[in-house]
Amino acid sequence: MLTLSRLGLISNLQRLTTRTICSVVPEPKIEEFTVKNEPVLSYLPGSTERCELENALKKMAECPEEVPLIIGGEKCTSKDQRCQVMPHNHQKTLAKFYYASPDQLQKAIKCASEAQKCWDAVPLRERIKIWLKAADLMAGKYRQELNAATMLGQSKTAIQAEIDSACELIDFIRYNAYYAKEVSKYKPVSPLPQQTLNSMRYRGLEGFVAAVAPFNFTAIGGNLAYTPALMGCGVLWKPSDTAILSNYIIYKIMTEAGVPPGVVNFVPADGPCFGDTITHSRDLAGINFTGSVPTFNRLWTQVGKNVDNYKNYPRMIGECGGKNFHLVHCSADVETVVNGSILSAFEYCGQKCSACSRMYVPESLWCKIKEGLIATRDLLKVGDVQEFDSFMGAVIDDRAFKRITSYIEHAKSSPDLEIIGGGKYDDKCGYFVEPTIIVSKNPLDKIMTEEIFGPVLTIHVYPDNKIEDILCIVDQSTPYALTGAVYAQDMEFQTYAMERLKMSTGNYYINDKSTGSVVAQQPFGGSRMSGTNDKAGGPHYVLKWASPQSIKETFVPLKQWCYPYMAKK
Ligand SMILES: NC(=O)c1ccc[n+]([C@@H]2O[C@H](COP(=O)([O-])OP(=O)(O)OC[C@H]3O[C@@H](n4cnc5c(N)ncnc54)[C@H](O)[C@@H]3O)[C@@H](O)[C@H]2O)c1
Ligand SMILES: N[C@@H](CCC=O)C(=O)O
Repeated sequence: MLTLSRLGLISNLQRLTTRTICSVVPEPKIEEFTVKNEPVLSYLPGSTERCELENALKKMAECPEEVPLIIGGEKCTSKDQRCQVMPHNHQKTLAKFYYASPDQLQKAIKCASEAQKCWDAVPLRERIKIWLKAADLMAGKYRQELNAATMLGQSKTAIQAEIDSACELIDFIRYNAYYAKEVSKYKPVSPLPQQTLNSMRYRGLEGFVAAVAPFNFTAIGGNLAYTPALMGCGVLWKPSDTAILSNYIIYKIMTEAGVPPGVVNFVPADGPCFGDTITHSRDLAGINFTGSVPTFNRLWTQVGKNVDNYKNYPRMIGECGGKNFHLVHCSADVETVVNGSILSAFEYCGQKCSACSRMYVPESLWCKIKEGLIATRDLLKVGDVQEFDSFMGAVIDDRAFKRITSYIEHAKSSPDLEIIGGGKYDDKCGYFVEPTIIVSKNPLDKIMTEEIFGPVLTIHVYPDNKIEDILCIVDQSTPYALTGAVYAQDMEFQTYAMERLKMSTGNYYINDKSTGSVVAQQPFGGSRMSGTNDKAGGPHYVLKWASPQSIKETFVPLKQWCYPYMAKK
């Protein structure tokens, strides 16, 4: 066409029309679809889902599964074999797996970076189809396998597994596909489209993305690895040692749905060895991390030190720890406070990054709240998660057990602290810690300012007229800003507190517990030292894993170089 027009063989109008149609930039043409949050199943006795889950648990507990490394789509092993045990019965091995060696990690980097180029050429609509198919597999055929692996490997109760390894995972996969589709609708302004057409295309990041996952949410592992992949990136996925099997099942499902070999490489590894290897690679395009502050700080520092050697500036997402609060005002509804605080502090043994671990209660309500908390706490059964009446299982491993119990011992020996419920622990069979409630005279005691990540709730009781001081302590006494809840029926106070605590959390709750965010309903992430606040489960997250390219395509020949005011008459 260009040749024809240069030769002046078609009229001006024809040329413009034809050239618009002949734009080299293809329209994305993605089918419209909407998605909804996956319903949470109830697991009532006798229900189909309960039977299926019990069968899956029985089968999985029988013999350990061997989990290979997967590099470039090929299964392999290494000399360094490890075991994933059941935290509530640590003599029982759930899975055997291998640590990738530095050479294997280098190979994975090469595979991911190579695969990225071809994968990025696959139209987004095709990638979306794979994601939607995978979500259906997770919601149906593999739901109970995912849940059983999460229950046995990460010691979650049935309902905690269901909201994580079924619903949240499925929601991440479906909603990210939906958000990717929505993003691709954006068209830059083209005031005269027949002369100049502006467009935008989203490329995956050149090189590879390292997805480093925590133990506590199966869904987070899947989201960390597969959102960059959805957007056209090549990935090295390092799951947590204590969430290997559930994460491997996600890998298998995504592969069955159609993710080609090499796009995501499943590489369990020693943490520091993995961190050192990826941060030294010239091809590092991004780190998608969720875990503790010290680990993210180490990765960030290493990236900073190596910054001159990268091909691109690596994208850094890190969702980290918290010291989440429940602030109770004298106008609060006591029953809501008690139930919300018990659930937030003790569900999944307080091992949600959003779990409430510091609470501030006014003197005028303390008597009733104390009574409610102690009575409810006494009802919580701690035990094997295969017993459906257990409210809590065990904490994840011996390291967590030592850390959590050291805070309980600190409470026992400190004159400022009083344990009013729980306080016992036992690791003979599993890493069991009782849900523990402590009262602290000192709102700045380390138990009220450091992340414990276990079933320990500490309460400071304040004089009702000192609410202003307490707001200041809530905001300033920790380096974190992840989640927090304010309980008050006085709406004037709620409005005031919301402004006063504007920077204290990434997720803020009013008369509701600080845990339990739902994908697309409460996009999740914290600020300050709680992370980069990129809001997993929200519409902007997918864009972190794309490198947009602006394209300006001009259809009319440029006939002169001089400015209009220079033109000779
Ligand atoms: N903000 C959030 O969204 C969110 C969500 C879940 C968990 N968390 C936080 O995660 C923490 C608990 O998870 P965890 O115990 O798995 O955290 P962690 O920091 O111990 O481990 C996270 C991952 O990093 C790996 N790792 C360890 N050292 C490394 C290194 N030097 N280089 C690279 N990788 C390394 C681990 O093997 C694991 O895969 C808590 O602090 C919790 O608050 C935050
Ligand atoms: N999104 C989860 C927490 C994830 C971190 O562990 C919640 O809101 O409770």
